Order: sequence, then C-alpha cells, then structure tokens
Amino acid sequence: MMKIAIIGSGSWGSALAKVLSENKHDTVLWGRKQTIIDEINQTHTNEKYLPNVSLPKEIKATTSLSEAVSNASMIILVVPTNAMRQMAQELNPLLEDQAQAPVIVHASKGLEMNTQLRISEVLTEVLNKDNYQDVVVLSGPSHAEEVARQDVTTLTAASDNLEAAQAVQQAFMNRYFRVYTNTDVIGVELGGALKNIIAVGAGIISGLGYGDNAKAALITRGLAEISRLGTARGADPLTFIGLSGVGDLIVTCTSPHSRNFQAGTLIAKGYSRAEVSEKMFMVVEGILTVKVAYELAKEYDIDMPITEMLYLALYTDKKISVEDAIESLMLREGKQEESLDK
Ligand SMILES: NC(=O)C1=CN([C@@H]2O[C@H](COP(=O)(O)OP(=O)(O)OC[C@H]3O[C@@H](n4cnc5c(N)ncnc54)[C@H](OP(=O)(O)O)[C@@H]3O)[C@@H](O)[C@H]2O)C=CC1
Ligand SMILES: O=C(CO)COP(=O)(O)O
Repeated sequence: MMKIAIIGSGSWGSALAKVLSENKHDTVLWGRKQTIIDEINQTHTNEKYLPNVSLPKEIKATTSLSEAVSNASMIILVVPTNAMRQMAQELNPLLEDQAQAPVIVHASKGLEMNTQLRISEVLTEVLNKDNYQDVVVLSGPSHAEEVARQDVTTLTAASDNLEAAQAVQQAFMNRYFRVYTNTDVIGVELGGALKNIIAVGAGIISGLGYGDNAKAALITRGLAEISRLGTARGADPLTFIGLSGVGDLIVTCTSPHSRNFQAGTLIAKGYSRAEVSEKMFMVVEGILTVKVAYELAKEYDIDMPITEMLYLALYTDKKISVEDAIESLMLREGKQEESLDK
C-alpha cells in the first residue's frame, strides 16, 4: 500500500480517491476550496460534485498541496485541462525534495487551448524531469457517478514505460474497477479528448429529437474523424477501437450522466456557448476541445466535418442553425465508406 495524492476534488478526483481508499491506499485528496475540503473531512461527502455518495472516512482532504504530495509515490492530477499547466508549475518546487520520485498520472480529457498540446505534453514540458519517474494517462469509459456506486468499469492506463502503466493498473484494480495497460499515449489521450466533441454533438441531436439512427451515425463517423486526426498525430489506429476510443464514445454519447452530452442538449435549446458554460457548473471539456481540434484539422489538412460544423455553430457568427449544419453534413458529396482516408 502506498501514499497516493489526488489533485482535484471534483467529481472524478473524488470518485478515484474512493477507489484508491477502498483499495487500502493512504489516499490524500487536494482541492482549492476550504468548504469542500472540510465537508470531505467532516461528513465524508462531496455533495456538490458527487451527490448522495459516502466517501471512505480514511480519505484525508487538504488545501495544502505540499501536504498532499509530500512522500506520495503516485500523484494523480484530475483538474480541468486548462488548469494543468498552472498545477504542474505549483507542483514543481514541491517535488524537489521528495525521497523518492513519484509516478505522475493524469485522468483528465482535453487539449490545451492556445498550445494544442496533449496533457502529458504539458506535464513533461513543465515538470522537472529529475523529480518524477514517468507520466501515465488514465482514460476510458467511466462516469464518476457509476464508479462511486461500484458499477463495473474498465479503463486504460497508458505510458511510454509499460512498468509505470502497470503500477497504476495495480493501484486501481479491484472487483469493479478493471484497468488495462497500453503504450500508445498519443492515441489514448486523443481518444479521450476528442470524444467529448462528439458527445456534445450527441446531446444536440438528442435534444432536437433525432433518433437512434442519427446517434449511431454520429458515433461511427465521429470515430472515423477522431481516428484520422489521431493517426496524423502519431497514434496507433487500433487504439481508437479500444476503451479510450469507441468505449468512451459510447459511454458519453449515450448517457445523460455526460456533462458534454448535457451541454449539447442545452445548445439544442438555443443557448449560446457562453450561456451553456454558465449553466453547467461542472467542467465541459468538449466545448473548448472543438476549437483546438478544428485548428489542428486545418493545420494537418484533415477532414473533420462534424467537428467543423460544431466549430461553426459555437465559435463563429455565421449563425448556422444545428438543423442546417446536419443537412449540410448529410448532403455532402457521396463517399465510399472507409475509416481513415476520407
Ligand atoms: N466526471 C467524470 O465522470 C469524468 C471526468 N473526467 C475528466 O476529469 C477532468 C476533471 O473533471 P471532473 O472532476 O468531472 O470536473 P468537475 O467539474 O466535477 O470538478 C472540477 C474540479 O477542478 C477544480 N478546478 C477547476 N479549475 C481549477 C483550477 N484552475 N485550479 C485548480 N483546480 C481547479 C474544481 O475546483 P473548484 O470547486 O474549486 O472550482 C473542481 O474540484 C476533466 O478533464 C474531465 O473530462 C474523466 C473521466 C470521468
Ligand atoms: O469522460 C467521461 C466518461 O468517460 C465523462 O464525460 P463528461 O465529462 O462528458 O461527463
């Protein structure tokens, strides 16, 4: 058993802390809001982010980053993608004097705005490489609410160093939480980040009353465009038919638990991007990732028609209605079906 620090006491950080504590690890959960930290310590709940869940009383919560990471063998970052750089900068000096360099894990899903970097790229860019062992990505179809009630869940731990991925696998595995390893970090991170875009689209078509045919079309063609961009960025195409690809697409595009899906239903009701962000108090990564993916698609000259339509609807004043966007997707030139070329 080891000390594991979880950085981020939102839905996913709290659910992961619950799993690790149930696995008897010395689990410390860091968050920036004293009220939430006090609630976790005193009533063993986090009603804002994980309602109606009893957390193990052994979880120690703190607002002190140095207390959280001191002597931790594993540090798991679970803050929104665009807070990762800042968190890594704050972690850097705290890792200087550790007796043993920790494994760094992240379990978030997005691409950094402005730099277009994957989260592991941000972490390796910022963290002093002498002060940590490896970076591991934990991803896959896993709603926090379901993990918290011990529903059967499968994930992927990916790292360039298989042994580091195996360490994460061992820390988390139990009768309801099964972890596979993978060495395709690029594919696992891109699958997790880009599926959020398609989940926003799924929420939109559901909100507009389209049926299961449309949903299946969106998931399948969404997977095709995720795979095209992913392989152009160096991912193994097979990764996209794994847990962090099609697995996560299925879970987020078909579930009302998904915040990205919920955001899509609000867009279908006519709310603007700013209004949706305001109404959803939890992080909706897909709305930001649309912009980054659109820019990458242009840069790499990749056809990503669903992403492009969402970008036009959310980020431009073209005033394209969702119905018009769907019609224009449907009426594009007829094509031959294949997964990677067009
Ligand atoms: N929820 C889920 O089921 C899953 C989520 N994920 C991914 O995990 C990541 C986190 O999501 P999730 O936990 O659900 O998000 P939530 O919205 O539930 O929680 C976000 C957490 O991040 C904190 N936070 C926000 N901004 C900052 C910042 N600038 N610096 C430090 N902390 C900050 C919030 O703190 P505060 O309360 O102080 O604002 C809160 O604790 C996302 O990338 C998401 O895609 C992955 C798998 C499953
Ligand atoms: O990534 C998730 C499940 O695997 C959670 O998705 P949402 O952020 O859309 O809720």
